[in-house]
Amino acid sequence: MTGLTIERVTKRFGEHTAVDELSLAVAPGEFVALLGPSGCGKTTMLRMLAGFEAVNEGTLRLGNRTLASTEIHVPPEQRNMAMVFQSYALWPHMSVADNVGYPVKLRGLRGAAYQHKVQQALALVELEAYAERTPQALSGGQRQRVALARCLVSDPSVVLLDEPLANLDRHLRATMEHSFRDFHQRTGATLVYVTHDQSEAMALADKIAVMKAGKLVQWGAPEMLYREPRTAWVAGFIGQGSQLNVAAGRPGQKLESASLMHGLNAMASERTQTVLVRPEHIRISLSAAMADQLPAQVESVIFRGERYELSLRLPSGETLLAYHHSAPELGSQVAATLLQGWCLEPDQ
Ligand SMILES: Nc1ncnc2c1ncn2[C@@H]1O[C@H](COP(=O)(O)OP(=O)(O)OP(=O)(O)O)[C@@H](O)[C@H]1O
Repeated sequence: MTGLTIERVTKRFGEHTAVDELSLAVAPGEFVALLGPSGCGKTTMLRMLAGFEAVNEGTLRLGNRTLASTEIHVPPEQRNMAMVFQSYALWPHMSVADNVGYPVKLRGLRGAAYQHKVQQALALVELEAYAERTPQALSGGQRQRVALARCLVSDPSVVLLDEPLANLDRHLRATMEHSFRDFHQRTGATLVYVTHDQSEAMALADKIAVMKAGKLVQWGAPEMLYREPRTAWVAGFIGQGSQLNVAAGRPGQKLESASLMHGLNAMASERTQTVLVRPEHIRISLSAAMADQLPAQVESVIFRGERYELSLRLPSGETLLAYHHSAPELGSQVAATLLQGWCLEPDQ
C-alpha cells in the first residue's frame, strides 16, 4: 500500500482557477472524501490524480514516485490507479465477468490465472452468482459493484471514485455505503472519494477534505469536522446547528454552558463572536425560563420519527434549532438550556 501526497497543486482553466494550491497527505490504506459544493474543484482534483488533467503548479506523488509536476506527467495507465465513475461505464453487450476481466485481458492475462482474478474481484463485491448476467439484468447498486470489481481486478494502489452513488435512490445509497466500507476493509486500498453529500462523506471516510472555491478549507476526521468546524461556512455545510452571536470566547474554543449563556445575554454590540450550537446540546423544557435558561418561541415543529425538530425564535431575533421528544404548541414559549457551543472563525 502506498500513500498519496498532493502538494500545493493548482489547476487553471483559462482565467478560472479550479483548484488553488491544494495540499493533502493521504496515508496508505486511508479512505478519504473530497467534499464540497458543486463547482468547488473536486472532480478536477480527482482527474489530476488519475492523470486525465495536467497540473499547472505543484506536485503529486504516490509513495516516492512523482506522478505529476510542472515537468512530469505520468500517463493514466502507468499510475497504478483505477477510477470508478458516476455512470459506471459498463459494456452492455458483455457479461458481468467479461466486464470485470476486461482490464486484465487487455494486459494479456488468459486461462486459469484470468479466471482466478475475475472470481477474486467478484467475490470482493459479493457478485459471484451474477458472473454470467449482462449489466442490464442488474440493479443500480449491483452495477456499481461490478464497476468496483472491474477497478479492483488490476490491483490498483489507489481507487478514485467520482460520486459513485449519485445515480442511486436513497435506500440503495444507504446499502451501498455499507458495501463501500466493507469493500475498503477487505481490500485495504487507498480510496479517494468525491462527493457533495456531507452525510455520505461522514458515513464513509476516515478523513474528509472540505473544499470551497478550489481551496482546502478544512481537513480532518468526520468527528473532528463535526465537533470543531473551523469556519462558519464549514459549520453550515456539515451537520445541523445554529450560529449565534455571543460576547465570549475566541475562534477554536469550546464554551461551556455558563459562559455561553452569559455571553448570549450581553448587549448586542458586544456579541461579536459567532458560536455554533448543535441541536443535541440544547435541552428544552416546556415551563417558563429560569435565570440560566433562554426564553424562546416555537416557530415550527417537524416530526422526524425518533424525535421532533423545533425551530425556536430567541429574544435577540436569532433562530435556534433544537430536538425534543414531544411536540410543543406552535407559538408557545419554552425554555432552552444551551449545554455547550463551539467558537467559529468568520468566513473570508
Ligand atoms: N475542462 C474544463 N474547462 C473549463 N472549465 C472547467 C473544466 N473542467 C472544470 N471546469 C470548471 O472548474 C470548476 C471546478 O469544476 P469541477 O468539476 O472540478 O467541480 P466539482 O466540485 O467536481 O463540481 P460537481 O460536484 O458539480 O461535479 C468549475 O467552475 C468548472 O466549470
